[in-house]
Amino acid sequence: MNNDNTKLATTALVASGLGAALSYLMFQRQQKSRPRSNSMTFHIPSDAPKSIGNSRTSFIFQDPEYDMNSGDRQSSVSDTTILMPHSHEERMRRRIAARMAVEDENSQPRQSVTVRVPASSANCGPGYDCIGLAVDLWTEVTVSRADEFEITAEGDGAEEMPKDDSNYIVTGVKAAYETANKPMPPLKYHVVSRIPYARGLGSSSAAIVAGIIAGLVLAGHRLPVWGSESLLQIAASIEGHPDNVAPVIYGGFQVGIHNGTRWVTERIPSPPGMQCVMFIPDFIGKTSAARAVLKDTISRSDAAFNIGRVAFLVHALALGNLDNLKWGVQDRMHQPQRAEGLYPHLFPMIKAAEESGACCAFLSGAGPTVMAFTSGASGDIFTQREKERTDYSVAKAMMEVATSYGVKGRIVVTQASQEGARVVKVDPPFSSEFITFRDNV
Ligand SMILES: Nc1ncnc2c1ncn2[C@@H]1O[C@H](COP(=O)(O)OP(=O)(O)OP(=O)(O)O)[C@@H](O)[C@H]1O
Ligand SMILES: N[C@@H](CCO)C(=O)O
Repeated sequence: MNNDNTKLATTALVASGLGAALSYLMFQRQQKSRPRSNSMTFHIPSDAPKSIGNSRTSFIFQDPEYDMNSGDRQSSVSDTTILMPHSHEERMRRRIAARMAVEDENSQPRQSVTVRVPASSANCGPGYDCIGLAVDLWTEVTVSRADEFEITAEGDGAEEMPKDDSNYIVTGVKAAYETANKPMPPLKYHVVSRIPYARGLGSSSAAIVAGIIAGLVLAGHRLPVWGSESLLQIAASIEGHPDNVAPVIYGGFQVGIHNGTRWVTERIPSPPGMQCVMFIPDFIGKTSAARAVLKDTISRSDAAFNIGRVAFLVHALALGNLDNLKWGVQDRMHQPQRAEGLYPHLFPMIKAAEESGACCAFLSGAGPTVMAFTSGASGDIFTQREKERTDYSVAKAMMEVATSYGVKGRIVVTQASQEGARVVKVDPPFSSEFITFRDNV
């Protein structure tokens, strides 16, 4: 090493030594001036908790976000709040403890709850008792603790719906309290109904699901979903099949089966821009009556016909192949029987709808509503030129058939809802000062 190099090395050594000393001094100063409560420090505990300190000699990392005891996000941290820098398990334990505290809080019984549930259209032709979609018409049910039982209703079917405990909303609430293993308190119910009553648009399933959800919230009971779909199990066991209740719970198109142990459902993707044009007769069609006209057995060729159609239906929906929908909704299991016994307008209306531009048409649920799917919608109906869409001409054609058969009714145009049931108001709310849920809109 020559002289110049020696000088250079000495200067570098002195500079780095000075730098280190300066950093150390600044660090000390910072530590003294910083308030302890908000600090993120490494320190060796004198009174470390047994679970951590006694098993490992350790430096401990302090996580300022959570307090282990209260589970609350807060600014002050206790002196014994200590963690190892790499103690992943301990950090997870704390986070879980914090979440448990939130879950505990949200599992407290509530005074009152409002649940919104969508209409639904079951079968879609060949998918008898297994396929259905959520329809963008909503009923709102409020259930509150009260001195005595009462049901009040406004809107569609307000007069007709049972006002005693045979109302399916009460059935749902009872099932929820049984699941929670808690006694059901006296409750009052108010229904704002926008789902046509007993018309094949799932009014009974919506009532069941609304009741179960309301009951669970009031009872403060959470159900698991992953691998069990517990809410679906309760609802489908009351209804007997999942074709309406699955879309009411999850939204969208759903296909549901019983796998021998439990109900299982899957979402079928739905084509964008699809509209639902519905002819809703003025008369009530009870599902019980529409099931009574069906025979217990069908022929092998009819079974084969339906198997092929249902496969086509799911394929057409999933791939957005709208041309194939008209084959996909064909059925020999219930529509011909119901048309013959109860709804003579059905097949002429399906034909008229398809000839005037609908992708397909079928009996909605057990009827009497007839549902047509049309395409071409882009955003809201009021923001698009009429000639770009077919819903108006399809509606007109369906109405003409109804008139010619002397069936009074109305046309409603809406779309599938990708969203299912949801809680819109709770007292006391789930929302806190930190998180706002949609429980207070
Ligand atoms: N809150 C409720 N809302 C609607 N129907 C109820 C309610 N509570 C009890 N019901 C019973 O359910 C019947 C309506 O169910 P039904 O299955 O016949 O029609 P839907 O559910 O509207 O149509 P679908 O099942 O064909 O889609 C009513 O006639 C009534 O007896
Ligand atoms: N899958 C049912 C729907 C009505 O609940 C039926 O067609 O009878």
